[in-house]
Amino acid sequence: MSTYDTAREQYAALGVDTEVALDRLSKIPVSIHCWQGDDVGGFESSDGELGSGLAVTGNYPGKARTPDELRQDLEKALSLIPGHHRLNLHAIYLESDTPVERDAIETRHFQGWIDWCKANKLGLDFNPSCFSHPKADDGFTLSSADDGIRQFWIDHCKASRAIANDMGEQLGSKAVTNIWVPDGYKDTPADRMAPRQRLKASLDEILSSPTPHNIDAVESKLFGIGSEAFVVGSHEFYMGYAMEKQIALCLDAGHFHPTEVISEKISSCLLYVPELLLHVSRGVRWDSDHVVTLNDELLAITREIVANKIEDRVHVGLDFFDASINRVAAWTIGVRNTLRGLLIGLLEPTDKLRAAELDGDYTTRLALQEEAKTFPIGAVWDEFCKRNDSPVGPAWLDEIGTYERDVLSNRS
Ligand SMILES: C[C@H](O)[C@H](O)[C@@H](O)C(=O)CO
Ligand SMILES: [Mn+2]
Repeated sequence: MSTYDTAREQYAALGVDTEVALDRLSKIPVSIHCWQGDDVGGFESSDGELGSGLAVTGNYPGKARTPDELRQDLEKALSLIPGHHRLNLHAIYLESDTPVERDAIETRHFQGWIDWCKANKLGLDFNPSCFSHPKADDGFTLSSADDGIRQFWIDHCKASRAIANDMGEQLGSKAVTNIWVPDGYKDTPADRMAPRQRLKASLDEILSSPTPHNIDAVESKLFGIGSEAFVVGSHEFYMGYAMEKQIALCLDAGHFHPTEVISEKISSCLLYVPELLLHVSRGVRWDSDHVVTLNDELLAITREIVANKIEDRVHVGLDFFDASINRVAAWTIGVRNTLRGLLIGLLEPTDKLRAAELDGDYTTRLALQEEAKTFPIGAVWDEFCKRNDSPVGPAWLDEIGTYERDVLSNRS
């Protein structure tokens, strides 16, 4: 009898069908963020200076310098990650021989990515890039008091939505377009209302045209570097906006107060907005973007999705960037952990826990929650990897070592 068969029997005794869990897991895509591969640099110019309150620390060798290198690295990561997933692309990852201003981007600048996604059976999500640009240097984009600057970013976001719509149409799978802007003040504002009125008006203009192959999402943030005192796009702002417009709300795990968790927000938000986009990340002190580990909050997030059977309304995306470790390994660790978290949720005896809860039998609820933690989760995860032709256990790390030696170390 294989270790998986033994595990299957143990779970069956708990009322959990591991085959159902494996089948459901295979249908949940994770949107893999391109920006872990090159420290959010993009391909607009060779310097690709990061700004607008975003920061990447570390200097690990082998960063992707071109779209082809980034795709090569993504292919390596995807070969180490079980399941069928999506790519999440920022607008600064365009391909063009000549400079293209952000308000002039077109689908043709992303056709290489679309074709690559088609060839690799990946869905594609998109983001306007309202940061790291001279017109974002004074800290404001869509809420700028300068009409010219505000219009520039409105036009960039409009162009991004149209491109995402084409991506969704070409790939036969709706693209999620997420709008995040860094707008805010380092110190106490004299006027909190006017920037929010301007951001609302800008968003209204951006979202005014129909995009049937695109899903709109908006992302809040508590603070950024240089916007410590005030962020225009706060949680309340976007929660209200997403409710009013009935669009998706993006919850980034690193964008809230340190003791506030997005796992707790999912069930409430979904009573009022049709869909959620998650930016699965890990906040550590001031940084919101550490590589996702299999910690309590990841388990709580993934458990909420599968226990409530809301995987069709929750788009799972990743958002971290670490330049101090091998970047292909960072993707692999983060996506494998997210999938592992989802699987652990799927292996929970949810029906039994909920029945105990309704009976007021909190003893059974707590006892089963704790017993489930040491059930043979690893055997079921290994089976998922095997069935998806993905490395079992830490074997993938050897492949990273070979890739680093043969490919990454040749990049100067
Ligand atoms: C690249 C950024 O991380 C991303 O656009 C945004 O989602 C964010 O989280 C900014 O802090
Ligand atoms: Mn984010």
